[in-house]
Amino acid sequence: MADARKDLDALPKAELHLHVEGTLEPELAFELAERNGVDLPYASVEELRRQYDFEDLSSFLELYYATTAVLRGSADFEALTSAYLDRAAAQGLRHVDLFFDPQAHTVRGVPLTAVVEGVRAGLDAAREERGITSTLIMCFLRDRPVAEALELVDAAVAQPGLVDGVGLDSAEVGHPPGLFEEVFARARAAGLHVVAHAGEEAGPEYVREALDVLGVERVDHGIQCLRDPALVERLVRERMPLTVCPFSNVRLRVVGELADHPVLRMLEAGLVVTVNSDDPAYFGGYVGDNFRGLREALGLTDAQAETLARHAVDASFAGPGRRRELHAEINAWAAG
Ligand SMILES: Nc1ncnc2[nH]cnc12
Ligand SMILES: [Zn+2]
Repeated sequence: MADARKDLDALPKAELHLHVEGTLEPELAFELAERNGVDLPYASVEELRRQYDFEDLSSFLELYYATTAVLRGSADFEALTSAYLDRAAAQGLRHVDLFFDPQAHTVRGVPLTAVVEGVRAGLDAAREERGITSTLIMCFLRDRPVAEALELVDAAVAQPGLVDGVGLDSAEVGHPPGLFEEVFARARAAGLHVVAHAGEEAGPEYVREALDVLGVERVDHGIQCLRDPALVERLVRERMPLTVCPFSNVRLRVVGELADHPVLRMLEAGLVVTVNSDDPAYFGGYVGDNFRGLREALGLTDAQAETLARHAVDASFAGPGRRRELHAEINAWAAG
């Protein structure tokens, strides 16, 4: 294939759309279930994996929330985070802005501090041992009461350093971004980064609302913007990053198959697209797998891969010095 020769796993990558709960591989789920005395309603790893045939976002979320039941204490969250970082490091991960869903755990009686302590321990170890940098983004479940999100954002604001930013995820249709205006206003006022899922299954109007009402710095997914040329023009003009997740879109039937995925057309249209894995344990691969999938299905060139990697660095919440280092690492890959 023309201009596609380099090792994509060696391309230094920043991942900007990664739910740590979505990295729970069936093997670890069973291990934690046993450790914590949690009964998983599946006989084996294979039987659990066989459930990974989703009709849409909601059918995925049902299983995703159910399997989080095995995560109980901070050691479980540390093991989960470290397992993700091991796998992603082998595919070139150098920085991650990592999402977690506190309400998926607090509703089961797991304290927020246990979740954050465990995830941070995994992130800190990866920084020391591998030089992988990170930020932590707390996502609100948009299909739960706004009052819960307000409580969480107030807790985050009261503990500076607990998290670096906030996001919005879960079942999208019927739960527009505007409902969370006050939550995001409080986060922004406290200097937290702000992102939101919008335009994954719901239409371009959700993307506009995320921009205009929530003031987001990036749009997670955002691919439904393609239904609105004026919105695409605006996103290009404003250089608004979109964290696109190709494998996820195929598995959740937002896109027919990978060969139909619009990510490279979006890139050519001038959109600041990035490639991410979303929930890699459920969707068939990690960030490097997504890049390699795009090469196989769409003929992603080395030059396009480099551009995608640079977009992710520029759109990341890594500091300016770290972003410069990451660009230098990409320069070395491109020159190699
Ligand atoms: N792709 C996705 N969309 C919305 N919420 C999610 N939570 C985990 N993955 C998600
Ligand atoms: Zn997501």
